[in-house]
Formats: sequence, C-alpha cells, structure tokens
Amino acid sequence: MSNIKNVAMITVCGRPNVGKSSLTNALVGEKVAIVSNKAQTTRNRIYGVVNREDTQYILLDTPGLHKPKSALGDYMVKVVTSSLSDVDCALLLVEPIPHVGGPEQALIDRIREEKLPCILCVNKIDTVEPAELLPVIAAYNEAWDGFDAIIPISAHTGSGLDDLMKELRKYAQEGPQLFPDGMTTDQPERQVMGEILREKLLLCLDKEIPHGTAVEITKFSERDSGVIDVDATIYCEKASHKGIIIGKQGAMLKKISSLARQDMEKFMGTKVYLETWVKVKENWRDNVNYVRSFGYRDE
Ligand SMILES: Nc1nc2c(ncn2[C@@H]2O[C@H](COP(=O)(O)OP(=O)(O)OP(=O)(O)O)[C@@H](O)[C@H]2O)c(=O)[nH]1
Repeated sequence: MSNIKNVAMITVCGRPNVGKSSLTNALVGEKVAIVSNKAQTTRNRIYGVVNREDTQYILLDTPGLHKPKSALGDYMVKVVTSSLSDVDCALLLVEPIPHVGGPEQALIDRIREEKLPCILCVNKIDTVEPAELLPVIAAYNEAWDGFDAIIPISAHTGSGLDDLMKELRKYAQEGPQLFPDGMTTDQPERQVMGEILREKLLLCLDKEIPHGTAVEITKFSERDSGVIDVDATIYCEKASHKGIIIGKQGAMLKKISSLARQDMEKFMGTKVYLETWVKVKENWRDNVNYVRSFGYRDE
C-alpha cells in the first residue's frame, strides 16, 4: 500500500535532442519514452510517473520545440505549448552551451507568460569540464533572472538527479495519487509497442527516412499461454524508402523487427511474436488527416 499524499506535475521541455526523454526515463527508472540521437524523436506528450516517499511526480515529456515544417510539426509544437498549462513547475532542459538559442528563449517567454516556477537543468555535464558550466549558467541568468533553481545534471550518469528530485519536491501539492502503484506511464501498452518499433527505425535508418515513418499496431493480443502477438504496419513516404526499410532480401526489416521484439519482450515481461509490414503513404506528414489517423491528435 502506498502512502502518496502529494502530487507534482512537471513539464520537461527543451529543444530537440537535449535529452528530455533520457531524463524522464532516468527518473522513472524504466524506459517509458524512446530515445535516439536524432532530433524530433518524441512526437506526443508522454507521462512518466515516479513515486518517492509520500509524493507522486508526474513528468510530462514533450516533443522538442522546433520550427514546424509540416502538419506533424505543427502538432508537435502545439503539444509543447499546451503542456505548459496547468502544471506545478516547468523543467527547462538545455545543452551545456553558453548561448541561449531561439527555442530556449521562446520557452522561457512561454513559462513567464504562464507564471510557472521554472528549474533550469543543464544536461550532459558528463561531456564538459566543470569550469565550462559557469559561462552556461551566466548566459541563462542574463537571459532571465527568474529561474527558481539551476541544476547541472547528466541523464546518462545520474549526476545531479537527487538534487533535482529534492528541488521538485518543493512544487508538490497535497492531493490524491493519480496513477496506481506500478504504473509508470499513461501510454497504453499497444502504443508503447509502436513507439519501440519507431525507436528501432530511428536507430537503423539514416537521414530523413525514419522521420517520415509512422507505425500502426494492427494486432495486439495475448494467447492463453501468455505469448503476445503484435502485428505492425510501418508507413513511409516514398516507394524508394520502402525498399530501404525492407533491405536486401528483407535483411533491414528483419534487423529492425528483431531489435524491437527484444525490447517489447522486456517491457511486457513475456514472449512476443512480432510481424511487420511496410506500406507507402506519400507525404503523410503534410496531411492533417493522416497525421491524426496515426494518433497525433488533440485529446
Ligand atoms: N553524453 C550524454 N548524452 C545524453 C545525455 N542525455 C541524453 N543524451 C543523448 O542525447 C540524445 C538525445 O536524447 P533524447 O532523450 O532522445 O532527447 P530528447 O530531448 O527527448 O529528443 P527529442 O525527442 O528529439 O526532442 C541521445 O543520443 C541520448 O543518448 C547525457 O546526460 N549525456
């Protein structure tokens, strides 16, 4: 039985690729959001849930703020801005670079507009010398002197995360537990299966190809033996991309599917049979209706 008496809702925001999903996963202690070294990996808002002592922290992992170039991009930017309403605190995640860029400035403006408490986290400190952090902090202090705390962290090594949790505790408010014990994300399992497959597309394919893919899970069912059957269709934007995704004698699709199946089994804790298909839907990212049909829509 848990003794949760307080709840804190926190939006994790920042430009693409700063490590928002990595931080969410590190705090949750389980992979609830997919991670890749390519920008614009996260497309939807994803909740990660952390229970510590008498407090439940609900982290909203958001898509990276960028200049939208498609209907999908428009949707992603809308998700970021709407995720900064009705939360207790904003966590602005930045690179350890002594320069405040356009996306950071836009997020600071939005956070100020909402009058939200804001913690600035400088991530990836494992990649710089400690002395290099001072000019980073100075640049942000100059852009805005209203940060409630500035905490250097590394989502990879875990450095600074205890300090961050202590700081987040200050923004918790009395209230009932919103997610039951053991539930680490609001994403249905079916959606997690699709996201895992998309992570492997990002991992295995180059350049624009993975950004133009969407995954639809057409079957998600459990046999009496506990084995789970997953059928997935990968949509891509061009016939030439389909060829690349499938690869020579199906080798690429086999590799992607096998990596995805291993992670699906880890998440589900049971054996998974995964079947994948590839279909072409030309320029789907520019078509609002296709974007919606792949689940990228307002609730
Ligand atoms: N060295 C180092 N790399 C990190 C750290 N945190 C994240 N990364 C890497 O940065 C890249 C982007 O991480 P993500 O967690 O996908 O970033 P994101 O901000 O969620 O990205 P979008 O979904 O594109 O907005 C990945 O290659 C991560 O492994 C860190 O603390 N140190």
